[in-house]
Amino acid sequence: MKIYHLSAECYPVAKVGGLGDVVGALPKYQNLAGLQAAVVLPFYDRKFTQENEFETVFAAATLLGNKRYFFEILKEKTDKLGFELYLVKIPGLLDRENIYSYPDEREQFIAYQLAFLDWISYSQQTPGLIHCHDHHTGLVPFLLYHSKLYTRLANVPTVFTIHNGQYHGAFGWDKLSLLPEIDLTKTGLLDWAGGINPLAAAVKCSWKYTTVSPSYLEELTYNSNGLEYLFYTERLKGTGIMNGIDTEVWNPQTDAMIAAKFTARTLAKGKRANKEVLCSRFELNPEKPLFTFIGRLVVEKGADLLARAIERSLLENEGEINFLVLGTGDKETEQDLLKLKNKYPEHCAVFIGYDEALAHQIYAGADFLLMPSRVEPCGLNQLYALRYGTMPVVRATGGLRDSVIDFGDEGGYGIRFIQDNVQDICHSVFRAKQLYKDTAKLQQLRKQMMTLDFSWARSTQQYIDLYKSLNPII
Ligand SMILES: Nc1ncnc2c1ncn2[C@@H]1O[C@H](COP(=O)(O)OP(=O)(O)O[C@H]2O[C@H](CO)[C@@H](O)[C@H](O)[C@H]2O)[C@@H](O)[C@H]1O
Repeated sequence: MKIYHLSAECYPVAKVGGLGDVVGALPKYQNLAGLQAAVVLPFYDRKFTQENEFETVFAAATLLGNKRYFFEILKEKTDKLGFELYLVKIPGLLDRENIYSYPDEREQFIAYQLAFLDWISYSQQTPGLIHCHDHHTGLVPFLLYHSKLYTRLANVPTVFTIHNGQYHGAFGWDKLSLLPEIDLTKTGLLDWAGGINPLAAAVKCSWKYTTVSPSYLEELTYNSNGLEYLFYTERLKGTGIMNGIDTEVWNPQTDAMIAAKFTARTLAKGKRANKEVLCSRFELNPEKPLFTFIGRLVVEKGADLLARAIERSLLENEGEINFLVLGTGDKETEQDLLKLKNKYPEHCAVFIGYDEALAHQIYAGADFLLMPSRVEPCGLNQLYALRYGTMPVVRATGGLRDSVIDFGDEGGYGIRFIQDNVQDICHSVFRAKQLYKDTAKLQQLRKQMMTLDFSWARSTQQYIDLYKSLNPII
């Protein structure tokens, strides 16, 4: 029976962050394990959609408030991603380039969810399960069970995965008219703090919800941007399943995006060659330990601490270390980092923007990857870093706590710190610099990191077990 994954992102079609990585990989590994998983995304006018062939498998019109929208469901013809990929195209609403941040984003995501439900309903399909990811898809469980339009589908199980509990996609009750006819005695299921809250609605209405690491399940009960009480009361419905990584995309032995391919056996030579290419591009001295940060420059990731932590570390270590930052996000943080780059050009390089190939080259060429996250539901960067023999230096929170053991502890291979402050980051940078001097020890730890298994195999089975507990004939 078919399982539909609904998400705003899916690599390589459309990715802004880790959500895209997960939805681009999990269905592929589920299919290898014998399921029939497909992905349904909004249509974006991007490289992947321009360069690949699609066929229209369904077309109809849907109502959004009092506006009628024509929509099409397009299917990628070859299934080359390892799963069936469907795109919801709505001229004038879902036919643009960017994934987020349009002023009518609410309308876009509501229309996407309604078009999906209309398609499934009118084409008389009965999926084995619908798996929704993050708030952009959070109204589906409510609509499935409490709108008269979809009563035929009311027994289809839904699973909702929270990749980021800080964003809820909430909007005012004045937009209720955008939804189709619903059971008005059930509006409390949509409500949180006086508004329509898709994340809260999904937690309440889905049959099960999951978080992307076990620690994050617990953390949501005391840090979820206002939904703490909800997560506390619904906690028995939740399961924490650690993300995996797509070892076909993230493999230093075959990665076409890095300058020199390598394995755990050829690690020293490979890392050196990649570091030289990286340092030469950013005019940094490859003899010095290279610390990097890759990610969205937002408070959640501790990016606002970076500029101060880098400057203080440079001063404390008298220029014995180098930093390279790749990211985009809060404008003030971007400016602070660019100022730093101008002040310390020999020790600090900053690339503001999104560059997938550069990210791969950094994982391959850097010595240490900094993740001072305040909130980290799972974190994929540290898992990629480990696979490329780059030591993660992380704040022990969420998935970082579940995946990185400090090298000072038994079996450890990374660096952990507790507080989200400049002092703790600097102390960890100092520990890393000291470790860098012990070449033999670092080499041994790097080999250990590269042999760790964070592939999807284990997590895929946990999802399958969860699905089967809801629908045994999947
Ligand atoms: N400027 C840039 N250029 C190139 N590549 C860039 C980039 N900025 C980020 N990336 C890439 O985007 C991905 C980021 O993934 P994360 O899991 O760390 O974060 P994100 O917060 O987006 O995801 C949320 O969902 C995921 C998936 O569940 C959780 O792991 C995570 O904790 C949660 O916050 C990585 O592949 C990284 O290399």
